[in-house]
Amino acid sequence: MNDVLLRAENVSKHFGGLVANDNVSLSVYKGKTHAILGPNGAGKSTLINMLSGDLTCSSGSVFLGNLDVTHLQPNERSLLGIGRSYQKTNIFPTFTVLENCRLAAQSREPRLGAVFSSASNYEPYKNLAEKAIWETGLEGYESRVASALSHGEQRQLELAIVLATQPSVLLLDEPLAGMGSEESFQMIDLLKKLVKTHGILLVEHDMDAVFAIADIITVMVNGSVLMTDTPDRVRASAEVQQAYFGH
Ligand SMILES: Nc1ncnc2c1ncn2[C@@H]1O[C@H](COP(=O)(O)OP(=O)(O)OP(=O)(O)O)[C@@H](O)[C@H]1O
Repeated sequence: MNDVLLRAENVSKHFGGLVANDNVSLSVYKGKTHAILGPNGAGKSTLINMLSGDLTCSSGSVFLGNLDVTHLQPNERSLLGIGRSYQKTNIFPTFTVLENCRLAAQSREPRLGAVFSSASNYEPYKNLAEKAIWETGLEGYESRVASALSHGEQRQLELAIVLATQPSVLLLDEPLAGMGSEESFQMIDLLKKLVKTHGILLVEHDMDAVFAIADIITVMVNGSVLMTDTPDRVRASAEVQQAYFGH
């Protein structure tokens, strides 16, 4: 299908004798939200890490469009359009919202030292940063120091930082973790908006949220894909009920 942005083809990951992913295949489509569900230890984060390049694959391949990116580093994949959120670890707490996003935008500049280039060269990056801030609903917060933001706002900033790198695909590991219901609603709205212009792959434990936003769900158990289908079919599957929900 032409709309496939990112594809894992029979990827496996072994940690010593432990098989964390076993021949997993999955596609992320433009304009679709693909959620990965599965019990703790099922291999969801390992899969995301292989797609972002944070983990190497023991076997199998990762394609961005038609390009084989299996052996590329995370920063190289980021330059090509794979945006990965890292649950706050990519936020500089003492920098402002705008500075955090501007630095992320500049990270796309392959030229060494670009981050320290003269202020007159900042303009294009500032524009990208402001666009990402606007897209995530953080306008008005540009000059706030990141550490002073609420938990939900920091999660929005995390997403803004990813968007400032101009990704085509968003890999999101538990974007709703630690959020209250109001903040969750806002994040769900934001993801619904962002999917119109991106492909989204997310790991999320909040079932209500997953069924509210996912177009496609992959259920993983013990490192393998149990099922990939529409939310309705996944919900109705006796096999999924048994393997995941335990009844
Ligand atoms: N760096 C590592 N070294 C060794 N084993 C690991 C490593 N990372 C993950 N594992 C193991 O691989 C398996 C899959 O872990 P993974 O974190 O991918 O699962 P998960 O589905 O994301 O779980 P959770 O929902 O709890 O985050 C687990 O048994 C885990 O202990």
